[in-house]
Amino acid sequence: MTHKPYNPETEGAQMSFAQDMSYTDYLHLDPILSAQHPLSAAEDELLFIIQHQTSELWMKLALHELGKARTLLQSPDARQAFKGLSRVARIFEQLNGAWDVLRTMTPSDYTAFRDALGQSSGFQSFQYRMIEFTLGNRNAAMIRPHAHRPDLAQQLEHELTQPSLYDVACQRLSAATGVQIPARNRAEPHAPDQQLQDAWRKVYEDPARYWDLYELAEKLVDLEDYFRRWRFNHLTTVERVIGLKRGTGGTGGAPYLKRMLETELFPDLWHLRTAL
Ligand code: HEM
Ligand SMILES: N[C@@H](CC(=O)c1ccccc1NC=O)C(=O)O
Repeated sequence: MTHKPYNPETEGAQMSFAQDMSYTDYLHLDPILSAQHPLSAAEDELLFIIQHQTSELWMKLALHELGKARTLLQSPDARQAFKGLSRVARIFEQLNGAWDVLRTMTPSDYTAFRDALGQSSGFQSFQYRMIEFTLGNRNAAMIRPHAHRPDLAQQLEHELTQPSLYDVACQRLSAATGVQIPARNRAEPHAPDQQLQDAWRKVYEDPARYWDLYELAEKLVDLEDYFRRWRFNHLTTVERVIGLKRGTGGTGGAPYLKRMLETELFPDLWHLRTAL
């Protein structure tokens, strides 16, 4: 049997967008799809640019969700924050999958355009640093590469004065268990704390009694788990593509990224497991 070609018009599909908002209009695809400007003639530079631009878009959504989750965790019903936290973990899963595309780029492909990158590097990703700071991995020195953009530097500085996602989780923990939260410098990363670990242990020893906190702790561990996988995929890709070369951003490269693998966003939630 032969079919006549499908005619969208007779099926009722909207065909004229002279007056009405179209897909391209709504999504502002013109600026997005004309924002890829390779600096070399190398085949793979477009892959490299798109990989980073899509990552930055997902990071934008992650920041949006983390901000909402932090606010909801300070509201009476913490459970409303859980959906957002799960979503952020899924965003990292999405970013993790994207490494498989980039991994198809060999050292020969990359060296064809690496020089064109100059001193630019993911080390200068504002949104990445905001995510780290929001979660609680804070280091004021990381603001310095943004000094030429006072608008961005100010946002990072402001973030260092705000409670981190982990701080607000600990505030709930304290309210439910009566354990005092130790004073801390918000501009620094979270260090493991025995009092907090003891409080989280109460939660893990009696999940039924502290179900919301138990679920919250596991959502945070899940999020960090996916974040760690991102760091690991990044390091492995870097080792595969540039070996032990120094980074364009000026760090030692793979050794720097290896050191970052040791980061613990929510240290107590990992340490308490030894005591369970
Ligand atoms: C061939 C691919 C890649 C290579 C060779 C590479 C290499 C590096 C190196 C060597 C560093 C250390 C900083 C420096 O001195 O430059 C770094 C940092 C960074 N890169 Fe990449 N990278 C690649 C892909 C990506 C992608 C796809 C992203 C996604 C946005 C990304 C995001 C970052 C971030 C956020 C940092 C800072 C990490 C931190 O401070 O903990 N990189 N990268
Ligand atoms: N740091 C990389 C360069 C790099 O990967 C990069 C350069 C510009 C914009 C984003 C980048 N991605 C991650 O660092 C290198 O040393 O080859």
